[in-house]
Amino acid sequence: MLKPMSNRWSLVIPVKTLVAAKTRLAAATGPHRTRLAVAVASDTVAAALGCPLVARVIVVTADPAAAGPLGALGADVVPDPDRGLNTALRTGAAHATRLAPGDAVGALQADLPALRPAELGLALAAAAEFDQSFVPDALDVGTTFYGVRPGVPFAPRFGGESRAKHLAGGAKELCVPGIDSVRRDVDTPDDLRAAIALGLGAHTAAVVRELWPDA
Ligand SMILES: Nc1nc2c(ncn2[C@@H]2O[C@H](COP(=O)(O)OP(=O)(O)OP(=O)(O)O)[C@@H](O)[C@H]2O)c(=O)[nH]1
Ligand SMILES: C=C(OP(=O)(O)O)C(=O)O
Repeated sequence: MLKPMSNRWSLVIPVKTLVAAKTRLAAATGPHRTRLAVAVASDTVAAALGCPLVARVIVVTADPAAAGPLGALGADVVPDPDRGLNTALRTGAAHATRLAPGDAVGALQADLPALRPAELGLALAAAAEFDQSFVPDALDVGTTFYGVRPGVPFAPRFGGESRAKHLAGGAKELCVPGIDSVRRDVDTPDDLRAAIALGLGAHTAAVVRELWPDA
């Protein structure tokens, strides 16, 4: 197998308009749902930027209340054309390719509040070995990362049971040990408990402490 030409990545992180975000956590979070969504995205972006293989993070969002804090962390923010998740990702990827055509391009879910830069680095190092690859979520149903080598068409198939869709699209499933934090996306209260057990980033930890002092 050919060795990768480059292992520098542009990562695209999509952030839904906050009023529509994290609805499966609505009952648990009440009026604090959007604050938690921003905190979770902030920890994801901060950890991604802390990974030495990540040259840049491109956040795609239509929401100024997400764009402000995520831009302040160092993400490049691109407006969301509002035609769904995969269109948002393709828009971010096109921006990435214009900025750095020689870098690999990945899509990373915004809801990884326990993400560790070193674990993301393990996933990206594995991804660099394949034209097209992905990391399944902790339940082996969805996807938390999808990426392509430089010059390979970027064809994300997120949404619903996306693990099967990415396999059907020919992407290599990355079975890398020690990357639990990359696979632990948070949609439900059970997911949040699992992320707490892994260790939350500082933004999410602060909101969780305030909402559930005994958690
Ligand atoms: N920019 C952008 N991001 C999106 C869009 N739809 C979903 N996302 C993001 O994609 C990831 C997965 O989103 P979902 O699981 O569909 O939505 P969620 O807000 O996390 O949770 P629910 O409301 O409970 O479904 C999260 O990072 C979202 O912010 C979209 O249309 N545009
Ligand atoms: C959109 C997806 O994730 P979620 O579980 O956050 O809905 C997905 O896994 O493709």
